[in-house]
Amino acid sequence: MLGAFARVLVVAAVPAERDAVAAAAECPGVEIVAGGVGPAAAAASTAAALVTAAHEGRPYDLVVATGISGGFAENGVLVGDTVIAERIVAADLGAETPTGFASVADLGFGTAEHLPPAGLVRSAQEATGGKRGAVLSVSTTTGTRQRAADLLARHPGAAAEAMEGFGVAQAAAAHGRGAPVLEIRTVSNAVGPRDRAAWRVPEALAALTTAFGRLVSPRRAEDRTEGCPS
Ligand SMILES: O=C(O)c1cccc(C(=O)CC[C@H]2O[C@@H](n3cnc4c(=O)[nH]cnc43)[C@H](O)[C@@H]2O)c1
Repeated sequence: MLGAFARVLVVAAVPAERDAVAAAAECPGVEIVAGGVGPAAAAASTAAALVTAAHEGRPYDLVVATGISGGFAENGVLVGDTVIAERIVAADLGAETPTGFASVADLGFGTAEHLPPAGLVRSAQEATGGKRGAVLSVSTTTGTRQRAADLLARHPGAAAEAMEGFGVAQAAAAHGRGAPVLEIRTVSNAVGPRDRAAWRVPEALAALTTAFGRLVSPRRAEDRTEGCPS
């Protein structure tokens, strides 16, 4: 699936995620960066990578936001699952009003979501065996049952919560070369009451390696020998 693109930019948040992806997908044409935690860092690092590549005459033709995430167990998304974003949503960018949250789009200040191409989402799901749904980008990780419920009330199809996807997608859209964007997450924890002891980061990082192994090679990632597909 990734092999269909000549130049792919993969944006993770932290070096551990970058390394987990690189363990399976450090291939010619695939650049994997650790862009920083949160939407602003992700947007800035994505924009810098896109402009640099274009300036060098080597533009990217696919951008992938990735890393670990929370999963909405209410929608059947569990620790260790892989999630492919059907919608990349800025879930807390907006205003609190007397009648509830108003998104940046509700306020008339721009878009609050990006839609990855449906065909790419389908291909990524088929390659990884992942689940599809909205991936919510937040600036503050959910820590209570009430906040999780509020997010699900606004986004019933939410599969996962992370912090960088919307920033990556917004930078790609602003760059204006039309490179499609995907967001692919592996679940380390349940979205809800804060319980750091319940996070399963090593398992989520291992799932990230497996998922990208399957994206790089149509064969099962476990069967793949070292190296990239020819
Ligand atoms: O609450 C804490 O004490 C705490 C300690 C370490 C890390 C965090 C994070 O919020 C990490 C955010 C980082 O990981 C991604 N991520 C993973 N799970 C979630 C989630 O449930 N909600 C939002 N982001 C999550 C995220 O993309 C960041 O890169 C908290």
